[in-house]
Amino acid sequence: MTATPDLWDGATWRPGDPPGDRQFLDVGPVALERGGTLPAVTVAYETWGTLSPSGDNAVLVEHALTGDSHVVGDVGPGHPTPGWWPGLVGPGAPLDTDRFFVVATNVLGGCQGTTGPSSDAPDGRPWGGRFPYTTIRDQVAVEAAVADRLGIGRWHTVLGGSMGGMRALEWATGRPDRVERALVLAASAAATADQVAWCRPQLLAIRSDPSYQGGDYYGTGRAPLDGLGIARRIAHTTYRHEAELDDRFGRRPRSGEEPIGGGGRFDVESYLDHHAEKLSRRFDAGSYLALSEAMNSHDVGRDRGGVTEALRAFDGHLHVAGVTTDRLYPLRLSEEIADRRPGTALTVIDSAHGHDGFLVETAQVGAVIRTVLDAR
Ligand SMILES: CC(=O)SCCNC(=O)CCNC(=O)[C@H](O)C(C)(C)COP(=O)(O)OP(=O)(O)OC[C@H]1O[C@@H](n2cnc3c(N)ncnc32)[C@H](O)[C@@H]1OP(=O)(O)O
Ligand SMILES: N[C@@H](CCO)C(=O)O
Repeated sequence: MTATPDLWDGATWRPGDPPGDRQFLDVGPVALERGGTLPAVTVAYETWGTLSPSGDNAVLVEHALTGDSHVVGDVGPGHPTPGWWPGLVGPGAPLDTDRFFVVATNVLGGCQGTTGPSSDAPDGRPWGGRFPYTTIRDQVAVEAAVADRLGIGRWHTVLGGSMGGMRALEWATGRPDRVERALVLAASAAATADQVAWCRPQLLAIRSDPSYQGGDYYGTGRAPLDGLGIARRIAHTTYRHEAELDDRFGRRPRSGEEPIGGGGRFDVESYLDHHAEKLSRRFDAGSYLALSEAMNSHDVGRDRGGVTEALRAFDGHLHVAGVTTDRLYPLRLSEEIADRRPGTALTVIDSAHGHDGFLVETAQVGAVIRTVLDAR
């Protein structure tokens, strides 16, 4: 992979780039959970539908690690990817814009318009390696500041999958008075040792790439794309079920290549290479690190007397959903949330696609979204 001088620009949204469907809000300084303050935070967000006069129809959709505010929509100027939940937002869709005002923010630490490592610090240089450690709670604090500015006192529903599910649960437990319903897909109440373990080689792959330069690679003409690619290969394997990979690829060689002693690749290796290269073109390694560490911080029970006590704080409607073949956020972790909090609804998403089932199985996800939105 060859880095070009402006490659990091291509993988991030920067002021001056086409806004696409984004809007922006400055939410001012943000005090961080683990200390320090971000002096100025800008949030990129998209909305669909109309906020009711009483403000009671607002739904917050939370994206996962490499997602952004573009929940639905096309690739186009300012948008490197099409919407990640195609068909789920719109008139008559599960997130019915004839009824609901749907909001999606790009997360704190991200690279699609919200302040993150690639954004300029007050001194005019990118934050880079100076970007502070941020947690899932910091991400939610920033979203709460956005809600304040949009005039949304209480969300009708907050929902999301994976890292988005962490934020949905953090909203419900940390700000229970501001959430009526929460849907937590393919997520846990706290990052498990297994999840932190899978993250470890990913963090090291990026940080040990010579192009990483302590995080201050922006504008140097070199970016840790090899490290990011390795991280994505590791992660993507965990996002898929082992039987699925075997069914799809088996031991087949990549067309025209000989993996057994010929220096070529198996087809599954080519598949991972493809996903690695694709991510490097659309995502910033610094954001990948910041958000991965934020996911490791996830624990709704921290300083709240543990998970069960934290869950008790929420008296709205809580719905969890897990994917049958998810080996990274296995179904048992959704079941554990339901077990610890009586009255929690549980939906099992039947999929061969592992953790990515929450992105791929849009019909099943759409059905559970409809159920949650109508829950009384
Ligand atoms: C909420 C959020 O986090 S948003 C972010 C979600 N989006 C992403 O993460 C983008 C990365 N992609 C993914 O995670 C998944 O592909 C999903 C969930 C989006 C979609 O899953 P699926 O539809 O099952 O796609 P799948 O994983 O099979 O990948 C298909 C791609 O692999 C390519 N591919 C398949 N087999 C091979 C192979 N042997 N060699 C090379 N490439 C291959 C296909 O050509 C296709 O390429 P394209 O995406 O550039 O068109
Ligand atoms: N494919 C998803 C998986 C993480 O949950 C992403 O990249 O965000």
